[in-house]
Amino acid sequence: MRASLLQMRVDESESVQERRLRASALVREQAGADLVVLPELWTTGAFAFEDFDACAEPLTGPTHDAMSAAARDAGVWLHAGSIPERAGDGTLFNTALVFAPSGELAASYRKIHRFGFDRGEAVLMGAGGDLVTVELPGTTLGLATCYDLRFPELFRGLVDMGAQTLVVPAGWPERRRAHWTLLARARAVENQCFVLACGTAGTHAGVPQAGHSIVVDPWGEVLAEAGAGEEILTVDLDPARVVADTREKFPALKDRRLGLDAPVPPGP
Ligand SMILES: O=C(O)CCC(=O)C(=O)O
Repeated sequence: MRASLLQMRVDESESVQERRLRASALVREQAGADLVVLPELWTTGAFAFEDFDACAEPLTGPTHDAMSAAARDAGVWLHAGSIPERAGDGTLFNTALVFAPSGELAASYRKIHRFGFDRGEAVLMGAGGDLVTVELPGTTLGLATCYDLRFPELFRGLVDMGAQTLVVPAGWPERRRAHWTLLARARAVENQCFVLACGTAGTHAGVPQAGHSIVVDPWGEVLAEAGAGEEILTVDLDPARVVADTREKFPALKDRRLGLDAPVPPGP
């Protein structure tokens, strides 16, 4: 399986519409890949909180239409990163979209863990409540977005649903880049999965982005890692290795002790 991660630059030098056209062209250039991945909230920028409302769109809005056409033209599975989605009742969600090579929307995932504590996304957007997996030929994707990477129980839930390849679009800031690479490797090792984590380049809303999109194999080895700038990271993966090389030879997942989850503690 050939995967291409499109680590796009997201900054104020182009409009949302210009970036949408550029993303569409980049996806079309990936014809021949099996899976293409875009970052989190690449239309607005993950830290451009004040733009979320103005740039929000319905699930089947302009970004959906552009990405559907690009996936179909390229003949690829497309994880189109995420958009600020406006739901029917007006609530905003940080929603990831996955398209089949036919251009059909195969899945959507509303980010469960909102970032910002008492600011930004955490107060402007609603929280998703559903774990989402997507069946591809040869592998099952498990979907998570950016800050979700810090919550291992979400990924364990995805593994229980059959996930073998974890896809994490992000707008991760440079100042916590060390956490990004460490957590991507941890999620790969503990879940015996591939991790495809696609971030953004550039600076938006005054927040320099980490870039450093990364592909990790189920043994924790880094197969490819981008630099800080705009970059396309292309890597060939053998999804069969999840089971044959890792889960059967080192069956740690079978030693889980279920029922040991601690109760959720009260807030401070
Ligand atoms: O967890 C972090 O350090 C960054 C998370 C983030 O930027 C996001 O979820 O948008």
